[in-house]
Amino acid sequence: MNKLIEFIDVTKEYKIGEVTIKALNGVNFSISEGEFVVILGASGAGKSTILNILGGMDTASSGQVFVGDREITKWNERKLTEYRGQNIGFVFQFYNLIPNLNALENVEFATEVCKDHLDANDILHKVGLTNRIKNFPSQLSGGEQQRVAIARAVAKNPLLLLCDEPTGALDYVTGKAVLKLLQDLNQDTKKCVVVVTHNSAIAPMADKVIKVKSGMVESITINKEKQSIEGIEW
Ligand SMILES: Nc1ncnc2c1ncn2[C@@H]1O[C@H](COP(=O)(O)OP(=O)(O)OP(=O)(O)O)[C@@H](O)[C@H]1O
Repeated sequence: MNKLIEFIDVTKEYKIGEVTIKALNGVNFSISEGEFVVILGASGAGKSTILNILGGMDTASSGQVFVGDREITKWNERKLTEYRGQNIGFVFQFYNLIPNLNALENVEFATEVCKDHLDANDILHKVGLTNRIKNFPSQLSGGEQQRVAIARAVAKNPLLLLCDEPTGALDYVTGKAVLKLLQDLNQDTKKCVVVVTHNSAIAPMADKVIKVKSGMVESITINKEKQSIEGIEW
C-alpha cells in the first residue's frame, strides 16, 4: 500500500509565560492509504496534538509532516485552512453540531464548500438516519448526533477522517455502534480513518496501533488480522 502520511521527528512546544510544555518530543510514524489507525495513550500523552497537527488545526514546532507528497509543515495558515476544508473530516467527542440546523442542513452546510462532496441524503442514509434527517440536534440522542457528525465529516469526501475520542461521551453499546460505523466506512470507502482514544481494548480493530507516551511513540503494532469491533468486549 502507498504511504499517505509521514511524521518525521515532529515536536510541539507550548510556551505559557516562562514555562515550556513539550507536548510532542520527536514523533515518527507513517500511515498507508486505506488504513484504519488507532492512536492510543494516557491523558496528556500527546494524542490530540498529533491529530490536530495532522489535520492542519495546529502546527509543529519542528520536524516534518507529509500528506501524500505534500509537506504540510511548510504551509502558511491560508494553505492549511484550505487543506482542512477540502481534505479533512473531523469527528470530535462532543459532536459540535449547529443547534439551529437540522441533521440534513448540518451535513449540507459543512459540505457545500467542498469540491467533491457526496450527497448529504445518501450519507445520512448510510449512517442509519434516513428517518431523522429533519430532526434538530436537540431531538437526537448522543449516538444519533455522533452519526450526524460522522456523516458531516464523511460527506466532505475527505482524504482523511480524523476522530478524537469519538465515543467518549457515549455509553458502551452506542459507542460500539459508532466504532462499527467507522470501521464499515473505512472498509467500504477505503478512506484512511484515524481514531484517537485512551481505550486500549479497541486496538484489535485497527490495521495499525500507534501507542504514544509522554510526547513520544512508544510502539507501533500492525495487526495482520484485524478484528471486527462486534467481536471485541471491554
Ligand atoms: N494549547 C495548549 N497549551 C498548552 N499546553 C497544551 C496545549 N494543548 C495541549 N497541551 C499540553 O500538551 C500535552 C499533550 O496534550 P494532548 O491534548 O495532546 O494529550 P492527549 O493525549 O490528547 O490527552 P487527553 O486524552 O487527556 O485528551 C499535555 O501536557 C497538555 O497539557
